[in-house]
Amino acid sequence: MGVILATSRSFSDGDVDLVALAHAAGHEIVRGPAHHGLTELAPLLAAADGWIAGTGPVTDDHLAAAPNLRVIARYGVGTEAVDLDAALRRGIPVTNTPGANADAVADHAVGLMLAALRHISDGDRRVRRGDWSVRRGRELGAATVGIVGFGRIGQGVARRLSGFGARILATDPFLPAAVIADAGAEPADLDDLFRTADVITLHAPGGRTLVGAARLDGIRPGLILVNTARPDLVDEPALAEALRDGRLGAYAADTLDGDTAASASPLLADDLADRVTVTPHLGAQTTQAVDNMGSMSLDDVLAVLAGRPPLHPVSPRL
Ligand SMILES: NC(=O)c1ccc[n+]([C@@H]2O[C@H](COP(=O)([O-])OP(=O)(O)OC[C@H]3O[C@@H](n4cnc5c(N)ncnc54)[C@H](O)[C@@H]3O)[C@@H](O)[C@H]2O)c1
Ligand SMILES: O=C(O)[C@H](O)COP(=O)(O)O
Repeated sequence: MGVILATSRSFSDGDVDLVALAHAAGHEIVRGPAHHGLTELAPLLAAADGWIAGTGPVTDDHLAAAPNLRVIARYGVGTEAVDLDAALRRGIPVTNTPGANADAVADHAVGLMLAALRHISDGDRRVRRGDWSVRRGRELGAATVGIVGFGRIGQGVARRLSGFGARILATDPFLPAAVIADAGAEPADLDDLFRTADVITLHAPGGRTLVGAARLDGIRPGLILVNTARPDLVDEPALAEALRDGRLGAYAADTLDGDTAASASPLLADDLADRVTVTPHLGAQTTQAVDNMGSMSLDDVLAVLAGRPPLHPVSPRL
C-alpha cells in the first residue's frame, strides 16, 4: 500500500470519489495543508510515495524530506513553485494537468472583464450602503481585447470573446502568427498590444514581470487589466499608482501577491475599491475542473507507482 499526499486545496472535492479510486488501486490518500511550510509538511512527506501538490512551494528541501517519493503531480497547470531541476536531479518525475481547468479559468477571466467594464462588484458594494447612483460602463463587444499568452486558457478566452463581437489581439512569443490568426485573433507584439487594447487579459506563466511602471506609461487611458494567471506578472505598487492617476481604469485579478497574506497588497487600499476587483484564486475552482485536475493528477501518480511512465510529464525549464 502506497501513501499519496494531497496538498491541493480541493482534491477529490468534486463529483468523482478519487479517494476511493486510489484505495481501489491499493493506495491511501493523506491530506496535507495547501499553503505549506516545510515544518508542517515534513512528517507527511517522510511517509509519502506520491505527492499531489497545489500551488505551494515544492523545493529541494521538501524533496530531501521525502525519501520514498516517486512522483510529484501538480494539481493544476502552473509549475512556477516547483523546483523542476531539483526533482530532475533526484530522478522524481513532475507532472501537471494541461487543459484541466482551461474552461473554468477562461470563464472566470471573461467574468472579471465584465465585472470591471460594468462595475459589477462596485455596484453590489454601493447598493449595500444604500447608494443606487448610476456608474456608466462599456460594452465588451465594442472593446479591443489583448490576450497575453495564447495557450489553452488564452485561446478559450478568444473563443468566448468572439461571441461578444470584440476585436481580439494576441501575443505569444512561442506561437507562430498563423496559429494566432487561425484561432480568430490578430497577432500583435506586447508593446503594440499595450498601446492599442481597451482590455488586456494575462494568460502567460508567472516568473517575470510583464506589466511594470514603464509598460503602464504607454497604455490607452482607462485600460482594464485582468489577471487570472499569476500575481508576479504585474508590479502591484506600479498598478496602484497608475490606478490613482487614471492611466489604468481598473484591475481585476484572481490572485494577489502573497495570496493568503493579500491584505498587505497596495491594491486593497480603500481608495481603490471602486477600481479593483479581486477573487481568492478561484479561477480553477469549478466542479468540472476539480474533477479534471484530480483525475489527471491521480492517473499520473497511479501510473508511476505501478511502474509505468506518467501521462502528463512536465519538462524542466530550459
Ligand atoms: N487562476 C487560476 O486558478 C489558474 C488556473 C490555471 C492556470 N493558471 C495560470 O495561467 C497560466 C496559463 O495557463 P494555460 O493553461 O493557458 O497554460 P498553457 O501552457 O496552455 O499556455 C501558456 C501560454 O503562455 C505562453 N507564454 C509563455 N511565456 C510568455 C510570455 N512571456 N508572453 C506571452 N505568452 C507567453 C506560452 O507559449 C503558452 O502558449 C498558467 O501558467 C498558470 O500560471 C491560473
Ligand atoms: O496553476 C493552476 O492550474 C491554478 O493556479 C490552479 O491551482 P489551484 O490548485 O491552486 O487551484
